[in-house]
Amino acid sequence: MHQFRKLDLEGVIEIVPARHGDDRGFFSEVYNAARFKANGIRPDFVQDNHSYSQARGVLRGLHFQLPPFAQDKLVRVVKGAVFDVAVDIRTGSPTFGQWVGRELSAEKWNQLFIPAGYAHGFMTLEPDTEFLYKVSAPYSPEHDRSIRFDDPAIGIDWPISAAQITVSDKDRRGPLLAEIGTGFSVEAGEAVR
Ligand SMILES: Cc1cn([C@H]2C[C@H](O)[C@@H](COP(=O)(O)OP(=O)(O)O[C@H]3O[C@@H](C)C(=O)[C@@H](O)[C@H]3O)O2)c(=O)[nH]c1=O
Repeated sequence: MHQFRKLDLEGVIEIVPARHGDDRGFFSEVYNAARFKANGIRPDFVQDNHSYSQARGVLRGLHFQLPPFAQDKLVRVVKGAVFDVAVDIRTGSPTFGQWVGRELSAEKWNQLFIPAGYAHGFMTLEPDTEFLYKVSAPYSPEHDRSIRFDDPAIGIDWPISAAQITVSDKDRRGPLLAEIGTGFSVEAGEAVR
């Protein structure tokens, strides 16, 4: 049985797909549109991404795309492990600026669904980590935005200290959440894109 667990921030869901093991190995339906839809995950995914990080302590994020290229993301790890984070960036949300984090690993076989309106980032906990994800809108460099991973107003408790991490120049230079317009808001309980 697939397991779907709502995390503390609205719309962020942890999924553990069933794995059918036998003497050859295992089989797993890592995405099944009908089953995921029945559990509140209903985007039309249009792109699959795969990133490889060589070292432990590689930090990618925090990233999001502005509307109309906002992306829902379904993320997982097929080799190694990461600490994966979603940050609510919906203006007017009661949890604006709050974060939720989960360890994702090939061993745990868990995934996170992160809806549009959240910034996303992860830190590798093991070398040679392979990270796969589906997104609901195509890449658009003009709409791609970073927020600083160490923004003190967000206060993410990353498991590896800043002295031991690898971050791209783009991400190191990213603005603070308070310095940007995120393009997302919540009015009368409705998410507006
Ligand atoms: C994200 C992306 C990047 N690229 C290119 C641009 C650049 O030359 C190279 C590396 O891009 P980046 O440095 O942005 O890659 P990366 O830092 O891995 O970006 C990713 O980070 C995680 C946390 C996310 O949530 C993703 O949505 C995405 O933003 O790949 C694409 O061609 N398509 C894409 O969809």
